[in-house]
Formats: sequence, C-alpha cells, structure tokens
Amino acid sequence: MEEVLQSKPVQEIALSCNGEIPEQFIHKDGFPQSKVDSVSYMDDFVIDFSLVFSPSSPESDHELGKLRSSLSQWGCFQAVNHGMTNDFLDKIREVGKQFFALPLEEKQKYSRGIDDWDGYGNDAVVSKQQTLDWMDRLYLTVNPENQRKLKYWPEKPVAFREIIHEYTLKLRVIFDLLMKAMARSLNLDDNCFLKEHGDMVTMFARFNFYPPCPTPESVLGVKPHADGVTFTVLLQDKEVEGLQVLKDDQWFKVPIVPDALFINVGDMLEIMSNGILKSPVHRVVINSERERISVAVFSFSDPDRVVGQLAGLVTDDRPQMY
Ligand SMILES: O=C(O)CCC(=O)C(=O)O
Ligand SMILES: [Fe+2]
Repeated sequence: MEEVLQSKPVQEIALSCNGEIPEQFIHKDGFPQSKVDSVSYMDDFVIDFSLVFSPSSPESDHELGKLRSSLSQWGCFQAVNHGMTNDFLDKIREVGKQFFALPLEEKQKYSRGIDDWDGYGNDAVVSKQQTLDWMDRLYLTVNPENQRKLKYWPEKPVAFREIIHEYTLKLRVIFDLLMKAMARSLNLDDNCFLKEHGDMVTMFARFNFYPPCPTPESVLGVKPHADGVTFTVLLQDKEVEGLQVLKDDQWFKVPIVPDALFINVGDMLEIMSNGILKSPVHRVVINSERERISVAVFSFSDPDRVVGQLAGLVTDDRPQMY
C-alpha cells in the first residue's frame, strides 16, 4: 500500500498556479471542450413533491407516472414544492460558500483525519497514476444525530451548524416519503423499499467547492461515477452549471431549475428495484471564470446490512439481475 497523502487544497492551487495546473489534475485521455460545449440538456423532469406525497388522485397518479419514467430512464429528476423555502435553500448554499471563503488556517481546523471520511479536504492521493478532481470538499455525517462528529462541524459561519441540522431533519422526512412514493409508482406496497432498507438511515453531507480552473478542457470537477448509496439529494449552485449525466453513452447537461432539489438514484436503490430504477453515471465539468458550489446529501442503509432485490420485482420476464 502506498502512503495516503492529502493533496493541497485546490483553492490554494487555483490562486497560485499562474495558469499552469499540476499534472495530476490533467485527464490524459482528454475530453475536448467542444464535446462539453455541444452537450445537450437532459429531458426536463420536474416533479411536484406536493402531488407525489398526497393521497391518490388523478393529478398525483400522473405525477407518480412521471417519477417512474424519470427514474427508470434517467435515474434522476428535479423536485419542486418540497416544502423548503427559497430563502432556506439560499442559506444552505450561503453557509457553504462562507466556509470555503474562510482563511486556510480556519478551514484546516476541520481537516479530515487519517482513516476518517468526515472533515475538510480533497481527494486522498493513493496512487501516482491517479487523476485528481478539481474540487475541495467538506464531508459531514449528519444523520443519525448520535453519529455526528462535531469536531468537523464548522463554528464559522455561526449559522452553519443550525442550518445543516435543520436541513437534515427536513431531508430525513423526505427520505421516508420518497421511498414510499417510489414504491407506489411501481405499484408496490408503500413500505416495501423502507423495509428492505432497514430503519437506520445514515446521511452524509458533502459540500463541494469548485474553484475556477484555467484549463477546464482537460480537467474535471468530479470524475464519472455513480453514487453507491440509496439516493442523493443535490442542492446545485444557483447560477453556475456543471453537472452532467450519462445516458446511452452520451453526456447530457443537468439544467439549473431555481429552488429545485436534484435527486438521483444510487446503486442500492438500483439493486433493490432489480434494475428498474437506474443509478446514473455522472460527472462535473468546471469553469474558467466562475466558482461553483453544490451540497450533496447521500442516504444509505446500515453499512452492515445486506440489501437485495424486492421479491415483487423479480419475475420470469425480469430475472434477478444482481
Ligand atoms: O457537484 C455536483 O453537481 C455533483 C457532485 C457529485 O456528484 C457528488 O458529490 O457525488
Ligand atoms: Fe455523485
């Protein structure tokens, strides 16, 4: 095993690199900027949560049908009317931005410890061949409350802890409702995904900060990956795009829908649904002029729990896929 090193914060590199960025960030196989510029937008799946979560009616059935289509075709959608005000979502982005704007020494009080996931940092360097992501981040376990490691929770800005606590409580409620709605959209018993998942819902918040990059044509904010979780709720930057999803071997841009939460299926839910719901591969491209922030909250089951396909979704036509 090579030694695991923490690389220098990307924000610091961006400030001092004079247009020449370290080799480790360059994707040698390349992805020409022309390809990025010509990427089209993904289909517009905006789903009204107030309908999806309401008792059965023609409108709610229509919305559930849209939920099923978006999750089986793309694995993701934009949720509106989720019960959080625009003001509140702005505050979440704002405390994230204010944290990354602090002096390095202040942020480093929360640096990720060795053998820990939580904390401030960026890609752990495990191999010389590794291509690094152009992004700094702050990872925090937010749920269950008794697993929070408060030593990594910023004390500045002052509102940070309270806002993230409140956001977690709201997302915890959305978790149950959405798991039920997904089951209902597949004509299954409301509680079947929740039962397979188990009562313990671990939630991890990741504040992603992407500084401007002088050579965006050969550097990625996040490499292509799928989220190994149940599902992810992403609060995107309000003004700067960057997220792309892969479908049928083609990349598509995720638009900014004001005050929506972008939700994507993770590998666990793809497995539980026997492949009906897709865990999409996605990546983040960056920008030469503008910084970008996003806040991803990942939910997953007890790490010791083995989850499998729901029995109702394994049929003669659709044998067990995992
Ligand atoms: O910043 C984004 O838009 C997405 C980040 C992401 O994919 C992740 O944190 O897993
Ligand atoms: Fe992701």
